Amino acid sequence: MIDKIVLASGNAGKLREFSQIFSEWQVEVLPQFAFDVPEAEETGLSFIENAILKARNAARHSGLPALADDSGLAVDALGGAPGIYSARFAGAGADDAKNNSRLLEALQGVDDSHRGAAFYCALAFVRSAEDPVPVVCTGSWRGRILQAPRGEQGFGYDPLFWVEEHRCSSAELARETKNRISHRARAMEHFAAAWQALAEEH
Ligand SMILES: O=P(O)(O)OP(=O)(O)OP(=O)(O)OC[C@H]1O[C@@H](n2cnc3c(O)ncnc32)[C@H](O)[C@@H]1O
Ligand SMILES: [Mg+2]
Repeated sequence: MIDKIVLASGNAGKLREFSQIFSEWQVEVLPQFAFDVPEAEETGLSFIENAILKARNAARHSGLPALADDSGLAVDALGGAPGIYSARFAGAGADDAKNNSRLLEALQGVDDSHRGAAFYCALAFVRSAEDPVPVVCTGSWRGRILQAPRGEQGFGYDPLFWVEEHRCSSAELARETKNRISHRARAMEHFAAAWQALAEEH
């Protein structure tokens, strides 16, 4: 029975959302910083490859089963950029504010009808660092990039991500609403279905 896992992320926003989502699960979820897990090199060419790399890294350094999330924003008018480079869109020393400014700059003059975008999330779960059959679940979330940021909640690109069905930005959504409809929520729904079988493995 798996009753403790490590979350292979250094992103405080993700850790917050995962702890909210996992709060109803019967499993203890520990952040990787509790085991001094060094940041993994994200050398994959896809969200899935990077998620597997991060999960194996955390499992190796913690000795626990590990769940990792590699996610990002793909903007139609930028040919899907920043994609897997979303965390470093503004280059070295990038942070959420710099990444958002870089995104607004890159979309300068692009009208609302051409600012479509989607968030992607790939989750990878490994029972151990060498697990030959990682469990991989993905989710996506379509929206539109605003001309100016709105809202204080969430993290990353949330202030620029317009959610048509709620007529607000992702940073204006209530946390429980975002945790029901986001790319991460959708990937976690698939993971929840796989978890039943996983948790019962001896
Ligand atoms: O790799 P870890 O340690 O998990 O942390 P990270 O922030 O580097 O995470 P990624 O490599 O997966 O990059 C994700 C990027 O996409 C952004 N992002 C991911 N999910 C998001 C969400 O739900 N809302 C807003 N931005 C998000 C986030 O801000 C990062 O810039
Ligand atoms: Mg990262």
